[in-house]
Amino acid sequence: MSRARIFRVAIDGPAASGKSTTAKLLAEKLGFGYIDSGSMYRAITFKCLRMGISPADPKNATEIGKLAAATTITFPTMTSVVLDKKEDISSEIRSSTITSNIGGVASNKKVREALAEMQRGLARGDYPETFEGRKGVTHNGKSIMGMVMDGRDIGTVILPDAELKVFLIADSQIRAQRRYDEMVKRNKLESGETVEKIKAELEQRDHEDRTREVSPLKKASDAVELDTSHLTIQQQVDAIEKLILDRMDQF
Ligand SMILES: Nc1ncnc2c1ncn2[C@@H]1O[C@H](COP(=O)(O)OP(=O)(O)O)[C@@H](O)[C@H]1O
Ligand SMILES: Nc1ccn([C@H]2C[C@H](O)[C@@H](COP(=O)(O)OP(=O)(O)O)O2)c(=O)n1
Repeated sequence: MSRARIFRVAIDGPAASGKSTTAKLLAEKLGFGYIDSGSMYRAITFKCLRMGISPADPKNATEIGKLAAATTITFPTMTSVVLDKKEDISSEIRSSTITSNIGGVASNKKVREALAEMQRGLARGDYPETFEGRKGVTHNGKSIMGMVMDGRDIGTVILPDAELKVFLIADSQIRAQRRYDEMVKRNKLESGETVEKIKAELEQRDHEDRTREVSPLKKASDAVELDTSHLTIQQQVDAIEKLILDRMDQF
């Protein structure tokens, strides 16, 4: 039996540009599946650190590649991440220790190959639990299921034929202020943390993401760029929803 086609939305962009907030709200509104691909790199980084394997040490690259291929990452809900079918690590993977160690994992070719396979499978509908309770939209009398996936290389490498690609950007001072406000709100602000420090960290990570050899962060030539610096969250969700509905006419 042939499976229904899935309308795929790729959202890429630098850190804290608004990708996951926007992607999640869109998926909720349209009844689509949602995958935060960054959480998968975070999960592998978490597992390495737990096992005492430093991602920063190039000598560990082969071992980390093998570890990624042998790891199972599942998403029981839109925001929860489970490691090897037994441990919910949704909160742990957001720590600054994970963020500062992720570079060595994200630049590992074997890790990217293993995660790419999982991500393409998720977007193809190989894991039906990802769509559990999702109803999709009815467009021109047709029922359409979709998947929103956010990350750095979704439109360029993972889903180069996605039905819609969006590249979100925002001024780094504004991104840092938003991250700072988020940490205050969640009571996660560590001592000594300032907007300036967060800005420097974001810019450093963007630089690493843009200049790594494998799957660097870049805008796909056919992606729609959206600067969220002076938009509200609602405005960016509405703008992308409109693009999705327009493209659905040809789906
Ligand atoms: N247009 C906006 N206005 C104000 N805050 C925003 C806007 N877009 C996103 N945010 C906030 O900025 C922070 C970073 O957004 P997030 O979606 O986590 O970014 P990313 O997934 O790109 O790293 C979050 O706290 C989010 O609520
Ligand atoms: N598709 C992806 C997603 C994330 N990554 C890497 C690079 C990013 O700096 C880290 C963390 O990504 P994540 O989206 O969780 O981080 P931010 O919320 O943007 O701070 O993972 C990647 O290399 N490719």
